[in-house]
Amino acid sequence: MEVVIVPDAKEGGELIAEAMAALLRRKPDALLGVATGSTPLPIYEALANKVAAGAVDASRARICQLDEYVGLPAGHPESYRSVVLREVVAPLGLGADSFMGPDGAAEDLQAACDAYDRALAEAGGVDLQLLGIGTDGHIGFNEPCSSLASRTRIKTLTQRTREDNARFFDSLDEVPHHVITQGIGTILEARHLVLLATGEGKADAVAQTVEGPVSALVPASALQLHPHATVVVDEAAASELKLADYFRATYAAKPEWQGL
Ligand SMILES: N[C@@H]1[C@@H](O)[C@H](O)[C@@H](COP(=O)(O)O)O[C@@H]1O
Repeated sequence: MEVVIVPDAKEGGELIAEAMAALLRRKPDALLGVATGSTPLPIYEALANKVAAGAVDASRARICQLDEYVGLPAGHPESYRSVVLREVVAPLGLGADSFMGPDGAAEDLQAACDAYDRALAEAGGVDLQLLGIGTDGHIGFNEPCSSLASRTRIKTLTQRTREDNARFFDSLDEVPHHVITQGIGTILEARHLVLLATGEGKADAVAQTVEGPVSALVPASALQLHPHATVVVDEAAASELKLADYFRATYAAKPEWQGL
């Protein structure tokens, strides 16, 4: 696992957007797994700026979703499908046909989960999966005690996650209890995992993810099992890392050609 400490969220976004651009230059039709929440927004902005400036051609990129609420009416502005179309797909100049995600409104939800896992595999697998982290250490919507081998499935949100996400809705009551999420086993199949965490509120979850034991209690700690995982944190989110100085020195000495 590589840990990169950046001064702030904007620099983290720029660094990750450049890694995505480099991937698209090597593989123009790369399948990019994207995350929702506030944290990755600087990444999407930086990548869209690169596309607008002609620094990278994203016209053949494919975008896939990490997770989804269950039961929101089709087209609800806070469904993750709507969010990804609005924040990622449209700014990159892509159409909805470049996008895939699980169907949170399906009648048979488990069948929709299985179909999504199959679709990801048939698409050749995810090349780079962006991740945020919940204050309780969740990735996607894999809440604490999710199986580290889990596949895409239905989960029930913790009260803490519902409260964290209530800011996107008119009230806490409107935050769904149920979600579909790529499983931890599904996420671990992506070729490169890139987690961005910013702000003091994530410091404890980041420390447990990077320096704690691999544990279902902290789902993000499963990144320790992945051969190519990058954790990008700002100073505030890095504030509880015991090895922060080592991570800084390692990154400062990193050969430029290596990329993330
Ligand atoms: N399902 C999403 C996660 O993918 C995201 O990482 C998390 C943190 O969001 P934020 O970046 O807004 O803190 O929120 C939700 O729970």
